[in-house]
Amino acid sequence: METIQCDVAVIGAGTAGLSAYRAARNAGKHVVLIEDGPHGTTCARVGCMPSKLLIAAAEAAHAVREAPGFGVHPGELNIDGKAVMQRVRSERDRFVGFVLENVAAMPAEDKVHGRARFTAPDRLQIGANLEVAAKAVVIATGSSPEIPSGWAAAGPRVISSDAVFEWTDLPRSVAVIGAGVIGLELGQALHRLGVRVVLIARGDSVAQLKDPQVRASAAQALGEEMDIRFRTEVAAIQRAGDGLELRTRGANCGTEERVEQFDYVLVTTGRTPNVSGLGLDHSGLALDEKGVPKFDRHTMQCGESCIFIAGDASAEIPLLPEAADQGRIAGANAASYPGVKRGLRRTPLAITFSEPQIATVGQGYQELLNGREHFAIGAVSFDDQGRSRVMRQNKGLLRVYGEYGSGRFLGAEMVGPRAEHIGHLLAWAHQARMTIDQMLDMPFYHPVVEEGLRTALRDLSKELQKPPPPPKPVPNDCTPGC
Ligand SMILES: Cc1cc2nc3c(=O)[nH]c(=O)nc-3n(C[C@H](O)[C@H](O)[C@H](O)COP(=O)(O)OP(=O)(O)OC[C@H]3O[C@@H](n4cnc5c(N)ncnc54)[C@H](O)[C@@H]3O)c2cc1C
Ligand SMILES: NC(=O)c1ccc[n+]([C@@H]2O[C@H](COP(=O)([O-])OP(=O)(O)OC[C@H]3O[C@@H](n4cnc5c(N)ncnc54)[C@H](O)[C@@H]3O)[C@@H](O)[C@H]2O)c1
Repeated sequence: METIQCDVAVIGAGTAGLSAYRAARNAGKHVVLIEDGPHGTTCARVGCMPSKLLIAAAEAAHAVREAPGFGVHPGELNIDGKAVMQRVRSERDRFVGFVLENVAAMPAEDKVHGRARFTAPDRLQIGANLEVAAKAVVIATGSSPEIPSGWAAAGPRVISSDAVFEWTDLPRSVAVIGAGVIGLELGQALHRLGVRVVLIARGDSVAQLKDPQVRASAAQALGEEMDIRFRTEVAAIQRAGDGLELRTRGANCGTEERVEQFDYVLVTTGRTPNVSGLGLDHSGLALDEKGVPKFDRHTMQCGESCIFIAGDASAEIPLLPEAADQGRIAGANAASYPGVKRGLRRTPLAITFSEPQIATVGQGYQELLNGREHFAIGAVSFDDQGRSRVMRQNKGLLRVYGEYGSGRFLGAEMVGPRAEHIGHLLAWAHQARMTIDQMLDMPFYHPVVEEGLRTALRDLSKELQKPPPPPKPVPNDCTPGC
């Protein structure tokens, strides 16, 4: 058995792991980066980048279809599925190539290939003949798509998003199960690229939205374009010739089943943190109900131990910018362990690249309700917003939340045009702890979609002048059965 001694061991060379590696190395420590799979990161290989490449092709097709609405007639739309997928894969490979170049430039003695598992809080086993003894460890093992075993039994055409980016051509039909962020982004993109798509949503939820009014607006706008079936359950998936037979049941249809054939069923029902095979029972850590070590979100330290966690493995906010921030904090604190410092956690910002786009900023509607805070709401519909109408993108709703008394901006949920940019403006205002009046003092050009934001802020400012509603009744714990 060979033993490598180091200051910090990082498990996983994704965005979070690479960020942790750099932070610990910048602190002058000997860091070992352990990776089990191919290098390149989830983001570049099967995540952010290839999905946005597919969406970019879909937007091009959509623009051609929409052109006649402006009096522009580009002729018959011809989508070359092979060329679409070729560009997705070759540009994806380019992004992966940059990561590979960075990894190749690291000193060879810093890199270990293999699957790590804890044998003690400060000791990792990699394969049969190697162990790493470290003063501190960062868990940055990412997450994986999950396909329920009953569905997977129908064969290899029941796929996760990973498989989409290996296609060499576009299929004729895909059923997408789950209207979360991945289902919506990939489902709409495939639909726009001429694939027959049905999106099955178990409930009413749309991407990360929690505000019922914004959610309803998103459901309407997206449902006008594509076949989204809300409150629909999957009853069964079976092989049927070269494809699949999908049986679904709508909530209001009793036991009646709808039976349809598809080339693929794409399962986008969520991702699971990669922590189950880590031997956490030897780590001495307290785990939450998902089996993820409990940690402090400001230091990324697990309890008082020498173990830190970062990225999707933490199951906190599975987004790339969060993985990078968490990795940086975890790496720096692992390097200085037992001394740890609170790192910068930014205002929450999440964007879904559907059209209309979806953005959530700061405290969401449900979080504010749960917190029993006194908050006022301002809103704007984009249906008649000037610039949005000019672009024929006049759909959606923005709701902004503000605090009575302080007038502080608390958060927002939005579906509408340019939400990725409005989301950033709002996130910056939130992190700067601005009030609604301070935000209204900022410049707004004309004619821009941001004028819609100003309307929502003015509406919120007026609401904040009114007396706050009476406090919500506190549930009476003395009620029998409580
Ligand atoms: C389709 C899709 C689209 C997305 N789009 C966006 C987007 O537009 N914007 C955004 O912000 N986020 C997006 N995300 C989310 C984003 O990709 C992730 O949040 C981010 O990549 C997570 O990084 P990570 O470092 O935690 O994990 P990863 O990059 O997955 O790295 C984890 C690494 O750990 C390795 N590993 C696991 N277990 C072990 C072990 N025991 N031993 C050794 N190595 C191990 C794995 O092989 C892997 O390389 C998307 C995700 C998907 C799937
Ligand atoms: N643009 C982005 O930033 C981006 C893009 C893609 C992914 N991501 C990240 O990846 C994470 C994972 O994405 P995801 O879409 O897999 O998960 P998700 O949690 O966003 O959505 C899963 C959806 O599947 C539904 N669902 C669960 N079980 C179901 C069932 N049996 N039948 C029908 N529906 C079911 C859930 O209700 C939910 O709406 C996201 O939370 C996000 O953080 C981000």
